[in-house]
Amino acid sequence: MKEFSIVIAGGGSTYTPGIVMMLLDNLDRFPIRTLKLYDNDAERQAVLGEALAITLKEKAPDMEYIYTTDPEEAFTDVDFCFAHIRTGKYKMRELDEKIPLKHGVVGQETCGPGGIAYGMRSIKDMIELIDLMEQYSPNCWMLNYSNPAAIVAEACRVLRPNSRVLNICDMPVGTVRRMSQIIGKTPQDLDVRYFGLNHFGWWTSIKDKEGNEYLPQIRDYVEEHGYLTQVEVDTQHMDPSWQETHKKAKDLLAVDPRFLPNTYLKYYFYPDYVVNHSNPTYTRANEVMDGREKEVFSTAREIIAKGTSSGSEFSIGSHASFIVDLARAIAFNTYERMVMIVENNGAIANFDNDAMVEVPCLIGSDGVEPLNQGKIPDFERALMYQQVTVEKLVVQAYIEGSYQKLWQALTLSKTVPSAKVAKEILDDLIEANREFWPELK
Ligand SMILES: NC(=O)c1ccc[n+]([C@@H]2O[C@H](COP(=O)([O-])OP(=O)(O)OC[C@H]3O[C@@H](n4cnc5c(N)ncnc54)[C@H](O)[C@@H]3O)[C@@H](O)[C@H]2O)c1
Ligand SMILES: O=P(O)(O)OC[C@H]1O[C@H](O[C@H]2[C@H](O)[C@@H](O)[C@@H](O)O[C@@H]2CO)[C@H](O)[C@@H](O)[C@@H]1O
Ligand SMILES: [Mn+2]
Repeated sequence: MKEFSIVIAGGGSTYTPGIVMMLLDNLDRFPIRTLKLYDNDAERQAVLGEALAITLKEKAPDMEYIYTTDPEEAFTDVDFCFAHIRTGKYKMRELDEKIPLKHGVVGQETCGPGGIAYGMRSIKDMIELIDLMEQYSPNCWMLNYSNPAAIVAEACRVLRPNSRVLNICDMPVGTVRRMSQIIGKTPQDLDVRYFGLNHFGWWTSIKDKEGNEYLPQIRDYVEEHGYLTQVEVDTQHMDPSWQETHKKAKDLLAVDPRFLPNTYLKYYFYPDYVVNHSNPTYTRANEVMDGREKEVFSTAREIIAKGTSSGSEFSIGSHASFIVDLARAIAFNTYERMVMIVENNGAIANFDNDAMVEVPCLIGSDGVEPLNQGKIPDFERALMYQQVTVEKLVVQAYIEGSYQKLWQALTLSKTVPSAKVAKEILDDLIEANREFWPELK
């Protein structure tokens, strides 16, 4: 079998060790000859980079491995770039969440004003990564799951329409895993129909390979428990805020019981509830910094101190095996069916062709083929149109350096109550993001 060369952009990410362990666990399906980590923060990456060097020497001594901050070294001779960068890191995520809350508005990483601020920061870095990839390895594919994926995907559509970039989110993967637990199956047993935008969608069918429909059975469960299941496979989802989010899905379902909702709709359907249940001085960013980030970096330091990974191994990010499924689909033309973020072009029949939507697709060596999801009802269509327009306005505001358009984007967000509040939040966000955003006029 062919062996592949991979660069992970955002090498210092809390997800990097889990993904590397997952790759090691999947070498029989997806052989790797070279693995590189790339980050623009040398100090942060070096901690994970060194610990992974020790781990890989023990577990895959033949695999070539480096970690680097040099773009040429990172992007030369690579087949795949797995991208999970966070422009501004957790310090800025914390502000994305806390600034809107100060104004009584949802403070969230990818939804509402927080997602808009993060989007404005991410576009430049993502485009730079794509350009580096194309400069040094023109045939390389980027599998991007850097957030805010909806805005990043729209920016790629507008600014780099012909680049080999596939945008994917793990939320549909994670939720289908929960659904499979509810009905006593595995995700591999199921094919779904789904429509929406990233972090803004609905499942319309969950079938097994014999064509049996499970949506009614899952709905009965979600009506009572949301997506809370007895089996927890990833530790961060034991955190109180994620438990609460999965439980809240029952109230999302109540709004339109025909379809099974993406949990992120909570921020749009129940913003008042979200604000009332948020602590403006301790948000999800704090929970992650005190939890996942500490845990991953302290494991890395332990491995370095001991000089061996034995006894303090990183855990396998088994949920991230969708990345291998996606890379294999491209590499071996498997026509894997996965929910992806793609340009609509008729996949949702009564929605704009040029909207970046989230739908099931077949993936082969030529890229992604979206599957037709038919027409969608007015309620969901109207919500999606409002939200996709927010995303488009953010990208336009970035390109044109337009204060007006960013104010419109914030005003249009369903999470923001008025143009006045939108302006107040915008002015605070501009102040906080001076280092990252283009100047707005
Ligand atoms: N789409 C999904 O489903 C999904 C799931 C999980 C995480 N994510 C995303 O993955 C990313 C990483 O998350 P995290 O919590 O581990 O964050 P993190 O802050 O731990 O890691 C991000 C890393 O990116 C680096 N970075 C920032 N700008 C860079 C650039 N221009 N070039 C190279 N490296 C750069 C940072 O230095 C940092 O080490 C985030 O964007 C997060 O939202 C997406
Ligand atoms: O608050 P965080 O940093 O813990 O998570 C934010 C991310 O949440 C989603 O990803 C989940 C995913 O839904 C779940 O199945 C599992 O794989 O863990 C992921 C990380 O917690 C979301 O899709 C991402 O875009 C967010 O970055
Ligand atoms: Mn996501």
